[in-house]
Amino acid sequence: MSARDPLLQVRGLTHRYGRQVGCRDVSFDLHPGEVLGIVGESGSGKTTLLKCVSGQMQPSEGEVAYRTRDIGTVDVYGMTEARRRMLMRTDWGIVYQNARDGLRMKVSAGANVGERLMAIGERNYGHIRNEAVDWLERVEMDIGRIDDLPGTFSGGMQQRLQIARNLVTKPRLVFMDEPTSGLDVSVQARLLDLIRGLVGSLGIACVVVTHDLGVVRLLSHRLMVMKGGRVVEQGLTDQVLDDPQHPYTQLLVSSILPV
Ligand SMILES: Nc1ncnc2c1ncn2[C@@H]1O[C@H](COP(=O)(O)OP(=O)(O)OP(=O)(O)O)[C@@H](O)[C@H]1O
Repeated sequence: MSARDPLLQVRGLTHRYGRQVGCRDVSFDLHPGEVLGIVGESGSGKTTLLKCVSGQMQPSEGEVAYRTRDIGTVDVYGMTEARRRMLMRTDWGIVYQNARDGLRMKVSAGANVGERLMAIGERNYGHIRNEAVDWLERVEMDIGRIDDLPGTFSGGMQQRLQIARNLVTKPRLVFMDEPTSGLDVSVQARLLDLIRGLVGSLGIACVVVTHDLGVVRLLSHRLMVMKGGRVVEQGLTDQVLDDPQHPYTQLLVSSILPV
């Protein structure tokens, strides 16, 4: 096992909802520190793929393998549910489009960050509080509001809080589902800058699903374009966006398609 081995290996992933295909025969590798963007119109299979890859939904076919810190590469759906949950808590993060899906709305901002540390065994209250303060500062939130409930924050601030909650445990892999959609354009731009800065400086690998080509242009090193559940094109982000080869990607890039 070397540092150059992929962190995540996805092979032949297919998921069906009854007779409806969500995604079909998707394979890719993700290396440490690499950001992979997944784009496509509504219904193209992005969310299905993200859920299957991130341990949230067992695919109908295919494999997801992850290189752990301690015991080498593991089959994500071959391990016990408890072990998978532990992996998701300790080494992975998931940033949802709707911050409410990723936050606990009935506990304070500080507790939202701190409880993730407690979930991985941290017991020192002073340390937990200090880490929460540090992370709220890193996502540029007002420390004076550490005891406020998430619901009292704006949508953009809730997303920042969700990011702090995810990153406090120093995950090596973070999945993001439309992290900036639904926010005002100026709020989106600041949030994207923040995500890019944190992901880059911490060297976190990411899979980012979005319908917004501006998001992948800014965040991702590599890009996969999906249509009808299949990957129709993939490559370096700039290459795919500047010189798209597949007719669907060409339409997407020229903004003819409503994505
Ligand atoms: N729970 C479900 N039951 C049945 N079919 C589903 C279900 N979820 C998704 N699908 C179907 O699977 C296909 C892929 O959907 P998916 O939500 O993964 O696409 P998407 O690209 O994420 O779309 P969006 O951007 O609108 O979320 C679509 O045809 C969709 O109708």
